Amino acid sequence: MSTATASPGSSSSIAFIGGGNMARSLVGGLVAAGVDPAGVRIADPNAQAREALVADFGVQAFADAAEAVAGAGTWVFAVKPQVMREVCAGLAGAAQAGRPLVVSIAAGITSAQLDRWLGGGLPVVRTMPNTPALLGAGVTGLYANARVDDAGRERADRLLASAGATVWIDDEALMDAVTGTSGSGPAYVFLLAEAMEAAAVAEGLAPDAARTLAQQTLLGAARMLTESGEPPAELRRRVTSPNGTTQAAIETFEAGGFRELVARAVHAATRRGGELSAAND
Ligand SMILES: NC(=O)C1=CN([C@@H]2O[C@H](COP(=O)(O)OP(=O)(O)OC[C@H]3O[C@@H](n4cnc5c(N)ncnc54)[C@H](O)[C@@H]3O)[C@@H](O)[C@H]2O)C=CC1
Ligand SMILES: O=C(O)[C@@H]1CCC=N1
Repeated sequence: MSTATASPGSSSSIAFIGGGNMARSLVGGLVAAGVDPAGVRIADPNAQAREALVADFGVQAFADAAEAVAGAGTWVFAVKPQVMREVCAGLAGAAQAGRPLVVSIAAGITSAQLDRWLGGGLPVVRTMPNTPALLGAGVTGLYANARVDDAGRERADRLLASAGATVWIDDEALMDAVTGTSGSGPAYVFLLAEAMEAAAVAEGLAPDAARTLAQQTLLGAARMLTESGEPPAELRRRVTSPNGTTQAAIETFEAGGFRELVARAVHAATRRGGELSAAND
């Protein structure tokens, strides 16, 4: 959607069903990327959320999802997995009439479920973005069902690329692992930040100093990871002087089962994705 000048109702306009945290991040990315906000139509029952989206981005907002999707060529489903079935059922007639490209960002919910709930036979792209999308620094995994053609893939890719990097996944069964890795992943880093800050305070540092030290360390390390072209193990090796301070810390992490704990956490999130699919079918 790089510099689209979509007018409301034209097939190049985009409808968001759900205008919460993630939709807000994606809409911010689209508008920053040059998409005409007049062609972005958002449905949300929450009046405050609607007003904020209109004020902040100049998009159109509707209480009624059917009004938001009218004439839109791409429908982005951004409601919670728990209400997805009901929301889709309410739009099935319009979906069958309009044959939009369906894009979902919901955890767990499969492309087959979305297609079935919307009446069947539709091109569906199941995606999993993450909250750094707000800064254009997100990453999104995408899976397309067999009905999505090259133009549909391109449209979905452009939509999510305004939020950061995109990674296409061929096997939909792996989308729950994407959720467990990058969808939920920012929270793992925030937990590490909390733990580092608390540990620094416990060692006697002032809270504001502890926060700055932890935050800048994570920022600097993340930039080295993405900008140096070096694998993480090599970057770690360069910090770790023989018998030095880092070695003492890393040995403590390893003895405590850090890697296994991360693997268990990612697995729990991955498994929860499957449960969300089954529980809301
Ligand atoms: N928060 C995150 O880090 C990520 C969330 N997701 C997925 O994004 C989806 C939305 O999550 P959030 O934005 O975090 O939740 P949220 O609660 O901030 O947003 C959901 C929005 O849907 C609205 N809504 C409820 N019923 C509706 C209806 N019938 N029609 C239209 N809108 C309706 C709510 O008023 C709310 O504003 C979920 O499916 C989640 O799995 C995906 C990737 C990351
Ligand atoms: O916690 C969740 O279910 C959503 C999906 C990925 C991030 N947040």
